Amino acid sequence: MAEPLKVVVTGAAGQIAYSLLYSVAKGDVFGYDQSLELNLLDITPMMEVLNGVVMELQDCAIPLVKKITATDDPNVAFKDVNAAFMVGAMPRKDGMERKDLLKANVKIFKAQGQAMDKVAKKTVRVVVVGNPANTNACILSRYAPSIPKENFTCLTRLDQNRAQAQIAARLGVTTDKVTNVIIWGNHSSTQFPDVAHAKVELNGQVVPVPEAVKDDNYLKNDFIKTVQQRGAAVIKARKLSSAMSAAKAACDHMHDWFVGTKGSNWVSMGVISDGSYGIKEGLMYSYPVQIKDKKWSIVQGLSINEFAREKLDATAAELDEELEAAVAECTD
Ligand SMILES: NC(=O)C1=CN([C@@H]2O[C@H](COP(=O)(O)OP(=O)(O)OC[C@H]3O[C@@H](n4cnc5c(N)ncnc54)[C@H](O)[C@@H]3O)[C@@H](O)[C@H]2O)C=CC1
Ligand SMILES: O=C([O-])CC(=O)C(=O)O
Repeated sequence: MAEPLKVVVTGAAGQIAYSLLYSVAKGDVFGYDQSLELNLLDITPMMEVLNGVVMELQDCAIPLVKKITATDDPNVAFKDVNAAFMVGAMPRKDGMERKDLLKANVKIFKAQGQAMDKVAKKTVRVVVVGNPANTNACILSRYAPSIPKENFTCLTRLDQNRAQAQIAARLGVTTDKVTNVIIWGNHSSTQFPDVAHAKVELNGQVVPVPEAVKDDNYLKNDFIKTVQQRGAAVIKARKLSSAMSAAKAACDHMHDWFVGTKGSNWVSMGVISDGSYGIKEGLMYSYPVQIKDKKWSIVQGLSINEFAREKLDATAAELDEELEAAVAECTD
């Protein structure tokens, strides 16, 4: 068996981590023959709860798990880690936008970036889940300048999965038949779920999604709104934000980063913009990416019509504003 991989999960006593830790531990992300050392980080008042999570993980009796370290010290949690799930942050409540969390959460990512910079492996691969995820990821990266910017990403896979599930249900197929849906921009209500380049396998034939759906009005309106507002709809119903689906999406994200994308398929990830598709450099923007040898690259050359252009720019403008507010918040 390969050397154990060191994986940190922050917010480990919280609700997303409760699903995430089980999936990671049993091999869904890094492989069923990859042993693991799990570092669990939460804040001091949550240490008793975290201890309960550790007991449960032990009681799962999963042979892949070689060691579990529960701590409230980021310098211990991030020490020599290969992969980081950055979940620890306050969730929003009904009626809030995710950017309303900025004040409460961004400083967590500043402090954790500083710790990561000191003690994590320079090859660590990081996915930020805690909201506002894109901007938190940007701040995390800025405070960990010794780690390449490409190693920091944020989660928009939940939005992709939601979009894929909506289209699959509409067409009466399973979700695996729908590929190449794109989430552009911010993990917020300005995100642009785009199926212009998506494909679906219908009765053994692969066809463009717009051709299969045959309802432009739905794709331009209700579909987009449903995906943009799905997080809020779950909060309204559950009185808690999405957790099981968020954990599954975080696993999908990290799995594809480590294992790679298949053939001409792509997935959506928030990554640092290099100016592709006219988006300002340095924003953490969700793009379609393909992954090989644990390196992502933005899919180039997709046609962007006027409708899409407007949406790509609107979500970029929001990210720009968020980042400015976050930087101001971090300047003591
Ligand atoms: N990007 C995405 O697709 C999604 C993001 N989220 C976000 O994920 C975050 C976590 O959500 P839940 O697990 O439901 O929240 P939760 O409140 O159940 O758990 C969060 C945990 O983070 C811990 N925490 C707070 N500050 C910390 C720090 N400085 N270091 C380490 N741990 C810390 C808390 O003590 C708590 O145990 C929220 O910000 C939520 O909005 C949720 C769903 C989807
Ligand atoms: O909506 C929220 O606040 C939690 C989240 O990010 C999501 O479910 O997409």
